[in-house]
Amino acid sequence: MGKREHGSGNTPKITRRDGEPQTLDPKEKLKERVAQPNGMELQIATKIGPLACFHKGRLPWGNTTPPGPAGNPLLGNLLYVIGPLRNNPHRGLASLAETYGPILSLRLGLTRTLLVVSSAAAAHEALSKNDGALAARLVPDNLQPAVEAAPLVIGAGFSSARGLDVIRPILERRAGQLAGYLRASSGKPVNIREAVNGTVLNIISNVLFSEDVVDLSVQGTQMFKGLIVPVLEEWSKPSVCDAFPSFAPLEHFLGSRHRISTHLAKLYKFFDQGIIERRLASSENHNDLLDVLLARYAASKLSRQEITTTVTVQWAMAQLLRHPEKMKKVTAELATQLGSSDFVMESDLNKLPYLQAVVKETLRLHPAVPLIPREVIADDVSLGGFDVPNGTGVVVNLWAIGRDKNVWPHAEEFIPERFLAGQEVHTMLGKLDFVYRPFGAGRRVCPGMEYTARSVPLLLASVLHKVEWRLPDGMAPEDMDLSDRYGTVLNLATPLRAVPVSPV
Ligand code: HEM
Repeated sequence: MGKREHGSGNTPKITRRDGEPQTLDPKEKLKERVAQPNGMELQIATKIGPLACFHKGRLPWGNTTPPGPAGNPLLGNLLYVIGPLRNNPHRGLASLAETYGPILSLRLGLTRTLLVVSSAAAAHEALSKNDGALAARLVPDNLQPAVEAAPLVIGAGFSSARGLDVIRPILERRAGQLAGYLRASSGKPVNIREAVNGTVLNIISNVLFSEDVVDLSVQGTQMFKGLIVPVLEEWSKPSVCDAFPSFAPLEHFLGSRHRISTHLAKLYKFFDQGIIERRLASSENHNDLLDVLLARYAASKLSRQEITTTVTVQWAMAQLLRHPEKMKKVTAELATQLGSSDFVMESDLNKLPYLQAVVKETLRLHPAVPLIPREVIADDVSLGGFDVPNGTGVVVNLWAIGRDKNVWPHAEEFIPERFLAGQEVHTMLGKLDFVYRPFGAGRRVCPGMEYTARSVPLLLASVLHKVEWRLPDGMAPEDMDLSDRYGTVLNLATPLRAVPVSPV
């Protein structure tokens, strides 16, 4: 079977195994696909073409449908999406892209079509050239209650320069608290995710309502965590309404929408009774966001900040423990630059280029948000030479782009050095430009980017400075399990445990 590469215009190039490139017009392209091993299925899909292409009452694709696996006449690729693709969709979509090319299509039921974008060039076209046309977030049915309940009020607090200045002392104090906790735990195995997560939650809760919600010394027993985890788990599951919107009323009463609303109600009660009522009863001015915002809106945005920061610190630690020579480099840099000072300050970060490179390389290999879901909201949009109708879902696979072998030398390896200034070649293209976009791009780019650029290096430095880390039970670095699991964010499948040892 040939590997497809999309060129410009409506004439995708197909490179065969024998290396002969060939340019086909769309009709020829279709015949070529029918001749492939899965041609039988494709012929069926082609025969029911008008039905398969039915999208919001239109027949949009004509003969230029981007390639993709043929599916069931009624369900399209739905069974595939809620079956094999349900677990780790970033990997499943990346391997589909190896067969069908950097722009492929999946049909969900009768009414939805999803384009999957898996190369830097195609992502540039989608998120930069077509920024306005793809500015809508494709919201899975499960997330509707949260989106309805939570306007993007928190983004402003965490992305404006003034907001970040207010956050700095809180960030530094909590990072120092984390360092103190780790040093006090010397010799005992620590669940790194829980420790970092507790710290991040306390940073956010202090910004919002000047209170800690997590006691770092009591791992795994926090009430707040118990409330938020079920919401996140339910959010990450696909809903049948994504493909069949007419099932929505049933879902409201019996399905995941109902379960999410129940969990959110408990979370809001925690805020209403635990935080807001106490606040209302006191006449004190706390000078925090709760003084100006309704915590009800804030609650559902907490999750994203907490988990993206935590998983990134956790992945960085995992990679450093897996590569002791890189760990030595980063701790040596900390020792040289910070000397005897006990705690890391935000102003120290620009003296730590290797640590910053570790964070960048971590986000390349393990982007916390590996898939960007957008929706086309304009007519006359084209991607890779395919006309893309209004209403089409577009998923950009950042994970696949970060590991593109045509762009990154030794793409699967952890090499922070590629991000150091003065290195000749960052990528095979010689420049980073669109090949490195762990925060997305365009008008929907992540508003937490600036906050992350400060908080993740600061927390990582606080975890590493003056602490030597060992793997538990004499485990060898090469025996570590670095496989991932995509729920709400891209997480380690096996929680990372390591032993901090404070130097005497
Ligand atoms: C490691 C850290 C993080 C990563 C890798 C990350 C990544 C992303 C990505 C890829 C998107 C989609 C962008 C697009 O569609 O082009 C996004 C959106 C978003 N992020 Fe982040 N993020 C991180 C941290 C944060 C933090 C700390 C916050 C809050 C302070 C945050 C708040 C948001 C919000 C509200 C959106 C939706 C923006 C919109 O739809 O307009 N993120 N993030």
